[in-house]
Amino acid sequence: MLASVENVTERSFDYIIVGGGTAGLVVASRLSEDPSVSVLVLEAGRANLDDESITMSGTFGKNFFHPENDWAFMTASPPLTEFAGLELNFYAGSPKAHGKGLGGTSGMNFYVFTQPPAEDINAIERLGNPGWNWDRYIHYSRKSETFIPPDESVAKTERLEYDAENHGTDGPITTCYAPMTSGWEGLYQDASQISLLRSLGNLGLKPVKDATKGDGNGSWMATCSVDPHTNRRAYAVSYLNQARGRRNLSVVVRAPVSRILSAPEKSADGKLVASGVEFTHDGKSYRVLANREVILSAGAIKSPQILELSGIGNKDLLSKLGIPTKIDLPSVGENVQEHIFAAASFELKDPEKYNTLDPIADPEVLKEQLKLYAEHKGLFLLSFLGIGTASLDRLSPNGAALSAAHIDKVKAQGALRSPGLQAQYELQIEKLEKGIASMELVSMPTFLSRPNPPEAGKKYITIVSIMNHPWSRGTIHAASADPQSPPTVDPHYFEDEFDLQNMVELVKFMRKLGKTAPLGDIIAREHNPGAEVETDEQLVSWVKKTANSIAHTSGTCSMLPQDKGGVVDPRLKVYGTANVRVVDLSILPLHIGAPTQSACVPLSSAIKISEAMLTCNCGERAAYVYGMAEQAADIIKGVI
Ligand SMILES: Cc1cc2nc3c(=O)[nH]c(=O)nc-3n(C[C@H](O)[C@H](O)[C@H](O)COP(=O)(O)OP(=O)(O)OC[C@H]3O[C@@H](n4cnc5c(N)ncnc54)[C@H](O)[C@@H]3O)c2cc1C
Repeated sequence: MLASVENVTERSFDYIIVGGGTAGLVVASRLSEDPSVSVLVLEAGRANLDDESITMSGTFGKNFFHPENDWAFMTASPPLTEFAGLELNFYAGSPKAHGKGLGGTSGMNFYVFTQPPAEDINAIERLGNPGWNWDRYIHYSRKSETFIPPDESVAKTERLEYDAENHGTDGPITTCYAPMTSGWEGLYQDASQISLLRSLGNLGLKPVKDATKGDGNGSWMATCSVDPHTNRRAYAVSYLNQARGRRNLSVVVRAPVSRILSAPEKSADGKLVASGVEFTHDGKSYRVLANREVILSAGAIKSPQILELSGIGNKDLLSKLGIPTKIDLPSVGENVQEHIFAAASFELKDPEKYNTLDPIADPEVLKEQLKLYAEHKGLFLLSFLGIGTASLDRLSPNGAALSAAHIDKVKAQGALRSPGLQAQYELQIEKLEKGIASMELVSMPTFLSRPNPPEAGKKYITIVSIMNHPWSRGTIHAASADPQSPPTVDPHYFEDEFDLQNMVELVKFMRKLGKTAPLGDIIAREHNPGAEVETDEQLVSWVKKTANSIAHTSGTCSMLPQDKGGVVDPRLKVYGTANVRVVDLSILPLHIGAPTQSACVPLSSAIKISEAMLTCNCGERAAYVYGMAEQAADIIKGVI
C-alpha cells in the first residue's frame, strides 16, 4: 500500500486523492473497495503509523508545533483587514493547528465524537444542496462508527445514558465513553456526588439522553473516538487499515501536491479536464496522471490554495500572483468560518478527591502515569466529557434583547449583502429565532486558560466556551505562486460585533456556572478570568486577549450554487471542471454546532499544556467529516 515515488511517477490512476487526512483516507478506502479501479493517495506529511504521540490516548496537544506533524498555520500578521472600532491586532500571527501526515487532523484532534443539531445539517441542503440532509448524514456517520458501550455497572454508577441505536456498530472508527472520569462531571447515581451536569441543569441546561440523534440542546456526557480495549486513538488511519493488502490502492507520503494539471482539450461541455497532478518529493518535481478524477482532500486551509495555484480562483488575485487563470471562480478561499473559544479555570478545593491532568506536570508523576498507562490504568485514560449547549437567550438575561437587535440590524442591511451571504444569514436568523443551540461549553479536567498561570501542586477544572454559529467571515488565499509558501489566513474574528457580544455573555455564564451548586461547592476560586476582571469593559478586553479559534476552519470551497458563492456543486465537483472534486471540511458552507472537546497534555509539562492549547487550540468536526466523506464516496461511486 505504501508506495515509493518511483513506483507511481508518470503512471496513471483512476482516482488521485490529494491529502491522506481525515476525509482523504475515508474516500481512498471506500473507492478502493472496487478492485477494478486504481486509487493513489498523495500525502504531504509522513506515514506516522506507529507514532505513539498520535496513537496514545490522553496525549492531547503533544504534536502542537511539531515540525513534522502540525502545519501550524499562522494567521495574517498584521491582519489584512481592519474594522472600525475593533482592535483586531490581538489575533494577528496566532497559530492554527492542523494535522500533517497520514490521518491528518484526526491524528491530533481531541477525539470527542458527537453529532451536531439536525437543523444545522438540514441547513446545508436548504442552501441549495439536495441530498445533504440529516437523514442521509446520520446514515453515513453511523457507517463510520463502532460504538462500544460501557460495562453495565459503570453505566449505572455514572448514569451514562445512551441509545445504542443512535450509534454505528461496524464502522472503522471505534467510539466509547472515556475509561476514566474526573469524578465531578457526570450525573452519577449517587445524587450526593458533585456534578457539573446538575449545575448546568440548575442553570436551565437540562440533561439530555444521548445527544447523538440531532437534538443536543442541554447537557450530557460525550463519547470519544478511542478504542477502550487498547486505549489507542481511533482515527482516519483505521480506514487505511481496513484497506491494507488491496493492490489497487497506493499511498505515497512526503509528497506535497503543488498543482492540478489540466488537459489541453476541454470536455464536450466546455469544462476544464484535470489530467493529473504535480507533486514534489525530496525537492524534486514529479507528475502522476488521472484517468478519471482528481479529489482534493487537503483540508480547509490547503485545498483553496491548491486550486488557486492551479489557476482556479479569483482572476484578479491570480493575476497579482502571476498565475494564469484557467477558471475565474472568485469564491475560492472566501466564506471562511471559525469557531472561537474562551476558557475559564477554577481551582479545586479538595484536589485529592478528583482526577485531573495537572499532576502530570511533575516528571515523577508522569513516569508513574506512563507505567500505569501500559497497564490500561491512570490519568491518560481521562478525557473531556461534560458538554452543555444552548442558545444565547437561554444562557444570558441579555440574550433575547441582543439577538432581537442583531436580527433587526441584519434584516435592515439585507440589500447590501451578496445573495450567498444573505441566504446563510436568513438561516442563521431562523436558528436564533427557533433557539437552536449555538453556544457550547465543554468541561476539562485540567488547567487551560489565560492569562494567570497555574500554581504547582494545585488542581483545576476548566470550562471552555465556544461560539458555534459565527456571523463573521474570513478569507484564505495563496500568498504567492510558490507552493511552498503558506497561504494567507485572515479569519476576521469578531468582525461582526454580535460574535463578540455572544462570547462575552458566554463568559459571564461560565463564571456563573463556577458559583452554582453543586459544582460551585468544590471550587476554591476562579483563577481565570480572575477577580481583577469585573466590569463589562474588562471582560471585553479579556475576551479579546485570550479568545482564539478552535481550528474548525470551514467554508473555503463552499458547496453552494455558483451564484451564491459556491466553489463545488452538490456532487462536490468544482464549478467549471469536468473531474475535480473537493472532499474535506472546506466544503461546509455554513458552520455546524456540535459538542467540541478540548484539552492538551503534552507529556512534558502542564504549563506547556496551556501555552500550546491557548495558542493552537482544539476543536472538533471529525465526526462530521467522516459522515460527509462516506457520503462523498458513494456520490463518486455513483451509488447515490
Ligand atoms: C487541535 C484540534 C483538535 C480537534 N479536536 C476535535 C475533536 O475532539 N473532535 C472532532 O470531531 N474534531 C476535532 N477537531 C477537528 C477535526 O479533527 C477536523 O475538522 C478534521 O479532522 C478535518 O478533516 P479534513 O479531512 O478536512 O482535513 P485534515 O484531516 O486536516 O486532512 C488534510 C490532509 O491533507 C494533507 N495535505 C495538505 N496539503 C497537502 C498537499 N499540498 N499535498 C498533499 N497533502 C496535503 C495534510 O497533511 C492532511 O493530512 C480538532 C481539530 C484540531 C486542529
